[in-house]
Amino acid sequence: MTLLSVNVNKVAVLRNSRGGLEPSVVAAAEAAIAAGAGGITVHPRPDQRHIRPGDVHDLAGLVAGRVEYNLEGNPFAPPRPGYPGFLSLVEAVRPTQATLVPDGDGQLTSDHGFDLARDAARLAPLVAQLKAWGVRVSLFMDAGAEGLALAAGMGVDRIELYTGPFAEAHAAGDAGAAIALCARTAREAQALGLGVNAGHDLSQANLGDFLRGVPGVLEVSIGHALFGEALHQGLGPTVRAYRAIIGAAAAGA
Ligand SMILES: CC(=O)[C@@H](O)[C@H](O)COP(=O)(O)O
Ligand SMILES: NCC(=O)COP(=O)(O)O
Repeated sequence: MTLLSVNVNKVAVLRNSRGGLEPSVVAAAEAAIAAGAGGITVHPRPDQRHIRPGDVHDLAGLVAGRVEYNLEGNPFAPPRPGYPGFLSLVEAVRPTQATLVPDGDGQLTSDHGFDLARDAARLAPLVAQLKAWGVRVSLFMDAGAEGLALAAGMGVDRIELYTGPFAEAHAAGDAGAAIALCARTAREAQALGLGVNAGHDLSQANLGDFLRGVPGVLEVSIGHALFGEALHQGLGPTVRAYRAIIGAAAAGA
């Protein structure tokens, strides 16, 4: 069954907007876990627009031994005041998984995966270090990306399919080609021994079609749409709704 990892970035956006401690990302993660989330995801960006290093440590304490913990970030982003660097955070909390994402500060959000022809050589030692720390390694990749064999060869465990283009096509009512490209990339990755995760702009409206069209997705990480929907449905019912969609897709419904 595909694991649902709830990304709590957007709770931190709301919290930071007033400069206090509420709403709590830890309380949100606890509620998501209570509703059946199998993991918690955060993306501690260097500009600390939402998740901060302190949140990373606080959430590590909450999830330890309970559910999976997925840290996302750019391993090449240099440390700066208040931000020790992605690898330092991973070393400190030893999450279940580190998802490497080639984001820059100037991006509104994650909008592309790695170019392995350019990036593989400098990723390889970082992947080895993460594996030495006992952390599962996932690379954020575009559907149709080339060079997946390079990822497998350097010991990467999984890819995370960037599902933004799929979500956009689905909203336009024309997702067939995007799903087919995701499925082709997933099958290529799986044939190389790579697991397949997926994320970005997944929602209750598009998740079922994605999971029915793309085989063997091990994990979906969902945040933006989930918390938007939770404003109306409540967090617990929303998480349960995602779990039902995942269950129905697994049952072939
Ligand atoms: C990698 C990805 O697609 C998302 O996990 C990312 O965390 C979204 O970042 P924002 O929440 O900052 O938009
Ligand atoms: N890796 C995707 C993720 O964690 C959440 O992405 P989104 O649902 O906030 O777009």
